[in-house]
Amino acid sequence: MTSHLKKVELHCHLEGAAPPTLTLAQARKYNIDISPYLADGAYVWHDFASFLQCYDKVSEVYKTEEDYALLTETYLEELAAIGTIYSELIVSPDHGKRIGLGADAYIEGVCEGIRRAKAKSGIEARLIVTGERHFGPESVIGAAEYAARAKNPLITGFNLAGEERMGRVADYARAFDIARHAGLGLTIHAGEVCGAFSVAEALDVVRPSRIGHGVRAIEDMDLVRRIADLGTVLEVCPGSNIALSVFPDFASHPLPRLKEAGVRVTISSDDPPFFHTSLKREYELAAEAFGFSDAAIDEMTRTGIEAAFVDEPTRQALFARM
Ligand SMILES: Nc1ncnc2[nH]cnc12
Ligand SMILES: [Zn+2]
Repeated sequence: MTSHLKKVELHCHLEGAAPPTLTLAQARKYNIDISPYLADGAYVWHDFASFLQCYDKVSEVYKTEEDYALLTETYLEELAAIGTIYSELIVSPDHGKRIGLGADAYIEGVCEGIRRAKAKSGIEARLIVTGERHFGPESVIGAAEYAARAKNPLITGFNLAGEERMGRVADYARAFDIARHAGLGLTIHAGEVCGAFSVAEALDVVRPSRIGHGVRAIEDMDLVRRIADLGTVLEVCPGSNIALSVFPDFASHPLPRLKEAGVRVTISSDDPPFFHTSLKREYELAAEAFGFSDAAIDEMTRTGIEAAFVDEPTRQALFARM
């Protein structure tokens, strides 16, 4: 039971949090056949590549500013209802462009959803703009330029997601330089689909304060020690890792070993309904599958606040709510 614990989430892709019922209603509204990707109330995919394809197709049924406001408000209210005080949502302004809505209207819809949720429940939220590796380095640079130019106080971070097997981190270094120069917090998906080398590369080339997943660092204990020494925070998403077969089961998942080795770890849900999970379930797994005490779970939540891409007064206000 973790319902009494305050919660924080640093790693959730906005469209990846779309409830299947809402996606179905949206598809019907726009007369889109979503049946190859959504059947019997569940998203349909079978490996990482087909998951990314399903994700992109599901995203296409959210088309207007109001659609994005509703999606954002719906997810944040779900989080607030389980005691979540802070959420960072990974968003892709490029996607707004691709669907013809435009990046500004896409972000404005998401920001409206954040304002509505905050007014209802007090949940605090920020946005991490992401580039998608499978759309190539130029598109990722475009995303970084957008985030840097936006000067939107809710956009506080920059990420690199998508097909980890495409290109090397160095191909995307310029995008991270742009984001760093704009004062954005940096995080990067690594060590999820690819092995420890991808985490080492992210540290060598970008040196972000956080890594998305990073769990395959466990394949190289020297690297684990380096992560612990640097104080790099891992955004660990156990349910996602099991659903994508990064590890066969929770017993072999490295979260406890990473924590034991002194790595600063946090827990998140990634793309919850795609992976049959939720932040609520991730906290319950922490207690039940991994055997963490309430104190150990609180420690991970506090690490999340320490690593959050927020200004200091907001960080202190979040600590005060713990
Ligand atoms: N788990 C994940 N890894 C990489 N890119 C993603 N985009 C959405 N979910 C993702
Ligand atoms: Zn992710």
